[in-house]
Amino acid sequence: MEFPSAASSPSIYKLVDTYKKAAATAASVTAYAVLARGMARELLPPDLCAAVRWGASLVRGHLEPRPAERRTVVVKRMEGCTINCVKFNSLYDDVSEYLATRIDPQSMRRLCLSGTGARKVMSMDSGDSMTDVFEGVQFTWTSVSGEGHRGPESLELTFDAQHTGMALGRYVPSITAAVEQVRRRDRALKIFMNEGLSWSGISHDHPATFDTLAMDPLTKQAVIADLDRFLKRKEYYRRIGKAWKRGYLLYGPPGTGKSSLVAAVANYLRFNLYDLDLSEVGYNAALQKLLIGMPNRSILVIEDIDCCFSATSREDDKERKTLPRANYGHGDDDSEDRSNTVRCISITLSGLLNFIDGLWSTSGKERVIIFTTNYKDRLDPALLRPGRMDMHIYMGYCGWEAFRTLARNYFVVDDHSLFPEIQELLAEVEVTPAEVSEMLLRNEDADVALLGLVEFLTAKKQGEKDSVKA
Ligand SMILES: Nc1ncnc2c1ncn2[C@@H]1O[C@H](COP(=O)(O)OP(=O)(O)OP(=O)(O)O)[C@@H](O)[C@H]1O
Repeated sequence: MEFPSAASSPSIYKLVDTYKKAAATAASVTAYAVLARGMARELLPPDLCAAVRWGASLVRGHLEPRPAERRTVVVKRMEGCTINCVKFNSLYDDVSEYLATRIDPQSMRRLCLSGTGARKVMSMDSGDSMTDVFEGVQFTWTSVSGEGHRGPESLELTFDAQHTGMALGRYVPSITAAVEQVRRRDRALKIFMNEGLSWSGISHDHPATFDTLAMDPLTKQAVIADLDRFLKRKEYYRRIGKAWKRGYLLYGPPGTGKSSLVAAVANYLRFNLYDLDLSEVGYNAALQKLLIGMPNRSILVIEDIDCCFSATSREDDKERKTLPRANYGHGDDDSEDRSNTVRCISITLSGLLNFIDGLWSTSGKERVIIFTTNYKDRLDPALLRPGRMDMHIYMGYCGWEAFRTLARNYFVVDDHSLFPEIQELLAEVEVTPAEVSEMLLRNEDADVALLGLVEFLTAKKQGEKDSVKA
C-alpha cells in the first residue's frame, strides 16, 4: 500500500496547521476567561459580582431554547349524563376508531385488544400515550381513565401551542373525514322501493363499478370528477343557500348501461338507492312523505321518467291549478275508489321538482337524484331547463373504447388478433353494450366468444344494409 508523500499532499499539512492554531486560540481564550473570572471574584465587590451573575443568566436565558408551550384538547367519552339518559360523544368514537388504525403494536408497552372473530381492534390502555404525525407535526394522544378507573373516559390530544390552529382546523377534522370514509367504504348497501307511504329495503350487491362500465372514457371521467366535487362542496351549497344535491339525467337507447351507471354511482359514493315507482304514489302529499323519509347519503332514482310525465304534463299542471285541491287526490292514501289513472297523473313534475328543491334544501344533507329515459325528446322541457338536472349523460351504442372495457371485464385481454376487425365493425354497426356483453358471455374461451361477436356484428351490418335497401 502506498501512502501519499508530503510533497504530493500539501493541503493535508495546511489543514493540520490550521487545526493546531484554532486549538491554541481556544485554549488561550478559556485560560483568559478563567483568569478574568478569578480576578473579578477577587477584585469586584460582592454586590457587583451578583449583578454580573444575574446579567449573565439573563443573556443565557435568551440564548438557550426554551421548552415549547403545550396545549391539551380533551375529547370526553360522554357529553352529558342525567339520571335518565347518557349522551355519548361521537367524536370520541371517531378518534378511537382512527387511533386503532394508527397504533403501532411494536411501540406499545401495553395494548388493549377487543372485537369478535377475525376482526380485532387495538386500543391504548388507560394512562398510555401514542404519537401521530400529521403534516410533519407530532400530536400525542393519551388515554385517560375516568373516576374509579372504570375504563378510559377521555382521550387527550397534546401538541405544541403554535400548532393549535392546525390541530383544531385541520388535524381533528381530518380524523373525522378519514373515519367517515372508511365507514362509508365498509357499509353494506341497500336498495329501497316504495310501498305505500314507506320504503322497504333489500341488500344491494350490484357488481357494477366505474371500472366495469363500458362507456366513453371522457364522459366517465367527467361523471367521476363531478361526483367528487359534489361530495366536497357542503359549505359551498350552504353558502349559496341551495340544497346539497346533485341531479343527473341518463339518457340513451335500452341496453346501453343506464341502470348499470346508477349502480356504479351508488357503489362509488356508497349511498343507498331509493327506487321510486311513481305509479305507486297517489298524490303530492304521499310523495312528500316518501321524500322526507329518505335519509342523507342516498340516491333517488326514477327510471323511465318519460313514462311518468309526458311533455304535456305542464299543461296538465296548469289545468289542475284551476281545479279544487281535493281533485289532486290529497285525501286518505288508503281510499280504495281512487282509480289508477288518477293515481298516476296526480303527481306532477313540477310538484316533484319543487318538493325536492324545497324539502331537501333545509336538511343540509347530501343527496343525489337520477332520472333515466330512453327518449330524451319526450321529456317535459321543465326538466331539461338549465339548472334542473346538473348533468345530462348520454349512454350510447358500444364504441371501441367501451368494447375494450367489456373485453377486459370478461377475458382480461387488452389485445387480440380479432380486435382490428371488431373495431372496424363497431364503427359501422349500432350495437348496445348489452348485446356485446351477451355475445361475450356465450363462451369462456376468448377466441370463440370474439369470433362469435365478429359474426354477430357482420350479420347486423348486413341486416342494416338490407333494411336500408328495402
Ligand atoms: N355500458 C355498459 N357497461 C357494462 N355493461 C353493460 C353496459 N350496458 C349494458 N351492460 C350490460 O347489459 C345489462 C343491461 O344493461 P342496463 O340495464 O344497465 O341497460 P339500460 O340502459 O339501463 O337498459 P334499459 O333502458 O332497458 O333499462 C347490464 O346488466 C350489463 O350486463
